[in-house]
Amino acid sequence: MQTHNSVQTANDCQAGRLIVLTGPSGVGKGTLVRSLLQRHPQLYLSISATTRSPRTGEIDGEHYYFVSRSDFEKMIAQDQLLEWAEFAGNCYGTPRLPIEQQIAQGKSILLEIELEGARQIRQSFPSALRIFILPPSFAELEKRLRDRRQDPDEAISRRLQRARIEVDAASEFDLQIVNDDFDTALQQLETAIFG
Ligand SMILES: Nc1nc2c(ncn2[C@@H]2O[C@H](COP(=O)(O)OP(=O)(O)O)[C@@H](O)[C@H]2O)c(=O)[nH]1
Ligand SMILES: Nc1ncnc2c1ncn2[C@@H]1O[C@H](COP(=O)(O)OP(=O)(O)O)[C@@H](O)[C@H]1O
Repeated sequence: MQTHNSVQTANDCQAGRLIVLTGPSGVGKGTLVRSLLQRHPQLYLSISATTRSPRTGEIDGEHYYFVSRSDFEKMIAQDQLLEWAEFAGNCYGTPRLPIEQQIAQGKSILLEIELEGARQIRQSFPSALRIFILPPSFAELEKRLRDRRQDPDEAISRRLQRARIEVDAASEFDLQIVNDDFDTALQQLETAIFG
């Protein structure tokens, strides 16, 4: 039986949960996801493909699959991506096969993706739990992006512009969590996922 927040593939009767985390760049999604995975190793984090260049310390196949634009276009043409979107000048997408495999095994899967991708997931997996992470303020968001020291100024500006649009769409999501105090936000996330 399909219950709320569970998903089923056509050829398997076991249900796995798809959990989508969205929120502006720099809000703390990645940090929240890392803590969540440490505390709940049974969760499966989808590794996205991207045309963005690796940041210092990012490892291919661990943080992202770093691919060329032509390889990304091939993945789209071959229907290998469950969803994809362009964000701040680069393409990002969720490889379909691992998601279908994990769902078939009844695993809960985390997708950390931007707004357009989350909208696509609402169409393809209406029962997914979709959570929006909000910053306490835009000033704090900008501070986090700058203090992270991972992106050039131009990339930070694009992310901040996009942040306004994303935050405006927060009410489309099942749940909104403000990442002000980190531990409180993490606890709210755990309650949303595990009850
Ligand atoms: N639609 C979509 N968005 C993604 C995917 N992977 C990552 N993103 C989003 O792309 C945006 C930019 O990611 P990134 O360049 O790693 O910057 P960061 O999130 O600020 O660290 C973030 O909002 C991510 O959540 C994906 O597979 N699909
Ligand atoms: N609750 C919080 N309070 C203060 N700083 C935070 C908080 N959550 C995350 N950060 C910091 O903000 C920066 C951006 O977080 P990150 O997880 O990279 O964001 P995202 O994945 O959403 O782009 C990081 O330097 C992180 O340590």
